[in-house]
Amino acid sequence: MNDVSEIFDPDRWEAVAEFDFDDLTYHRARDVGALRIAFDRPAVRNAFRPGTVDELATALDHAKRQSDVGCVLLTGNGPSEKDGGWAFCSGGDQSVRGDEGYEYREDEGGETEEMDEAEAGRLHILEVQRAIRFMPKPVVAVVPGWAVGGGHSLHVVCDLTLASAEHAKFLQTDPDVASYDAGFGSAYLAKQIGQKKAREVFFLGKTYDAEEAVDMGMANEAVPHEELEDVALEWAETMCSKSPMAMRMLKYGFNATDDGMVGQQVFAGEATRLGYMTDEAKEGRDAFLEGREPDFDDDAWYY
Ligand SMILES: CC(C)(COP(=O)(O)OP(=O)(O)OC[C@H]1O[C@@H](n2cnc3c(N)ncnc32)[C@H](O)[C@@H]1OP(=O)(O)O)[C@@H](O)C(=O)NCCC(=O)NCCSC(=O)c1cc(O)c2ccccc2c1O
Repeated sequence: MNDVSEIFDPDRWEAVAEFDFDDLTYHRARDVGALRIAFDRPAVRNAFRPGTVDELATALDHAKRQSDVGCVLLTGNGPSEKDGGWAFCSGGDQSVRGDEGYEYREDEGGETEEMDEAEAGRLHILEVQRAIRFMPKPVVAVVPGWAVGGGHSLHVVCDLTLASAEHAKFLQTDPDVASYDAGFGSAYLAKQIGQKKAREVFFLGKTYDAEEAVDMGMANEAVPHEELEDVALEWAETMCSKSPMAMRMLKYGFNATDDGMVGQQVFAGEATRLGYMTDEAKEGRDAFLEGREPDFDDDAWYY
C-alpha cells in the first residue's frame, strides 16, 4: 500500500507543498484541475479534533483561491491498520470532547495559559460546512467507508456524494452522543431526502449502505471500492471542463433558495462581479475618477 491510502493512485497526484498537515493529506491532481483533501486519522475512523478542523479550514481556503482549480474532492484515507475498517469521517473525536465543545490537547497547543477561554471548546466544524457551502466550485464527498455524525453532515453539505459500493455506510449518531447539527446536517438533509426520511435518519439511527443512500437521494452514485478515486477524478475532470462562471452561478443559485439573505448576498456578489466587467460599469467608474457625469446613452435597457 502507498503511504496515503490503499485506493489512492500516487501517479495521478502530487502533495501540495505549502502545507505539512498532521491530520489531513492534501494533493493536487497532475492532469486535472482538482484538489484532494483527505482525513488522515484512519485508526479513529477519521474522527476530527480541533486541529483537524483548523487544517481543513486552511486547506479549503487555499482550494478556494486556486483559480485554475475547478473541483475539490473531500475524502478519508484508509483502511485502518488496526482492523481494516474504512471511513470518510466519524465526526467529532469524542475523546477530546469537553463540556463546551471539542478541546485542543497539549500536542495541538491546547491547555496553555495564553489560550483564550472562549477558544477552549470548539464547534468550528460548522465554519468548515460554510466554507464548503460557499466554495465557488463543486466539492465532492468521496465516501470510502463510514460517514457518521458530524462526518455525515459534511457529506450532506458537499455538492455531490460518491460512495464505495462495498464499504460506504451512512449513519447519524448525533442524538446518541447528545449532539445535534440542527443546521445543514439535518434541515438541509431533509431537503435532499424528504422530511420523514431525514427524521428517520436522526431519530432511529439506522445504518444505510451506499445503494440505499443513492436510492434515498443523499448520494449520487455507488461504485466499486477499487474504482472510487478514479471515478471521483473523472467527475472532477468533467466538471473542470465546464464554464467556471456557469458552474459558480449554478452552485450559488442552488444554494440561494435555502440560504436566505446570505444566499442572495453571495449570488448578488457574483452578479456584481459580472456587472463590473461590462463597459457600462467601467463608464461609471471612469466618470467618477475623471470628475464628469457618466454617459450611459449607448447602454441598452436589456429585456
Ligand atoms: C463510526 C463507527 C460507527 C464505526 O464503528 P466500527 O465498529 O466500525 O468501529 P469502532 O467503533 O470499533 O471504531 C474504531 C476505532 O475508532 C474510534 N472512533 C470511532 N469514531 C470515533 C469518534 N467519533 N471519536 C473518537 N474515536 C472514534 C473507536 O473508539 C475505535 O477506537 P479503538 O481504540 O477502540 O480501536 C463508530 O465508531 C461510532 O459510532 N463512532 C462514533 C460516531 C459519533 O458519535 N460521532 C460524533 C457525533 S457528534 C459530531 O460529530 C458533531 C461534531 C461537531 O463539531 C458539531 C458541532 C456543532 C453541532 C453538532 C456537531 C456534531 O454533531
